[in-house]
Amino acid sequence: MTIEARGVVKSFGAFKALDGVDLKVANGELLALLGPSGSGKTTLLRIIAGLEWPDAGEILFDGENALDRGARERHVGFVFQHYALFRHMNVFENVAFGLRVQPRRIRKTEAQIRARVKELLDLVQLDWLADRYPSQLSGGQRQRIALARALAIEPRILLLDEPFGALDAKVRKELRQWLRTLHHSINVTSIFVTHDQEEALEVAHRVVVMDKGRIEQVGSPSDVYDSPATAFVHGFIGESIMLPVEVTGGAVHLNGRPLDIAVEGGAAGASTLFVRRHDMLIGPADSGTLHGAVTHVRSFGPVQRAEIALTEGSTIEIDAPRDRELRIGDRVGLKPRHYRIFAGG
Ligand SMILES: Nc1ncnc2c1ncn2[C@@H]1O[C@H](COP(=O)(O)OP(=O)(O)OP(=O)(O)O)[C@@H](O)[C@H]1O
Repeated sequence: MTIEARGVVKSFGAFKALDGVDLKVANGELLALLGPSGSGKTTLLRIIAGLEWPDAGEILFDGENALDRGARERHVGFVFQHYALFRHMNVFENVAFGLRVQPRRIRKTEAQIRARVKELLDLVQLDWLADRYPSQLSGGQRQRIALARALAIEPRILLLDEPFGALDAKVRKELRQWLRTLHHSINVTSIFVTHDQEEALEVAHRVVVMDKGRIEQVGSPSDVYDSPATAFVHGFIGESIMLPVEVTGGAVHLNGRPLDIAVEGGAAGASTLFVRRHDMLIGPADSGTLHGAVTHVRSFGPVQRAEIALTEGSTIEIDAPRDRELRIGDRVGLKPRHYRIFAGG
């Protein structure tokens, strides 16, 4: 099923939570809504689910108006961060619940329900937990059961709101991979909300980056990481160095000094130079176009992260390979390998 949002606006009192959102989700796609807290992700998800109504705009499922249908009629499956399973029911009954409360005319027989629950528990690879109660499960297992429960009614759309938000980093990582594989096998159009960029970039086919109730960019993980469309996206995704620059007379200036880099992106006047930490190349003091001294170094894994006080005034952090160990006090020259310049300070 395809999903389309057209000009969706939603205010809570004087506060605009969604400020004209247009979005198309393809059939079978796995889409991430990514953005800082309060950017409107959950509100958009709840409007698609039928738990909230917009002040203006349309929501279309397969090209048909969905707003005149309530949550139940939209055949949507949900998983929330704290989607409490029924504590007094075992895993099997939790998953069976949605099937048992279906209207009589479409309700399955007991044998069909049992077969379906077994199939779902197999799908989430937890069939061996069928007799346990929620309190006897780990957080990750609970979320997988919550997903099995959401899938029981064969939803046409799956909506996940920070499904792994409450879990520790290691379990989150495992579940990311698991969700991707699971989605591949069920192929239901799915949207998940996250504020964790790694989660969005690793799991989703496309990422929607939101800020202040607006969509800043929609694209593949490599689009939003390698070609951020706005200063916000560059600053939010990946780790970036941001330097306040002035673009005048066809040159980029930092604190009044021209830099040996080309003007990019049509910026003029007060602008910001964005460079990924690993794209700032480091060399001897007489090389490069920015200069400074190392003030702090931390080494881990394949990189060393160095803090450098620039003679041009700012302090930046860069990630350098460990082939040449940096030491506090080293004087260095720097040059960005890739960079973007966006208008505005
Ligand atoms: N029922 C409500 N009444 C008043 N304000 C609300 C309501 N629901 C959401 N908001 C406000 O709308 C804004 C967007 O909220 P939303 O939950 O959509 O953001 P979010 O991007 O999902 O954030 P988070 O990552 O923190 O969940 C927030 O500032 C929030 O306080």
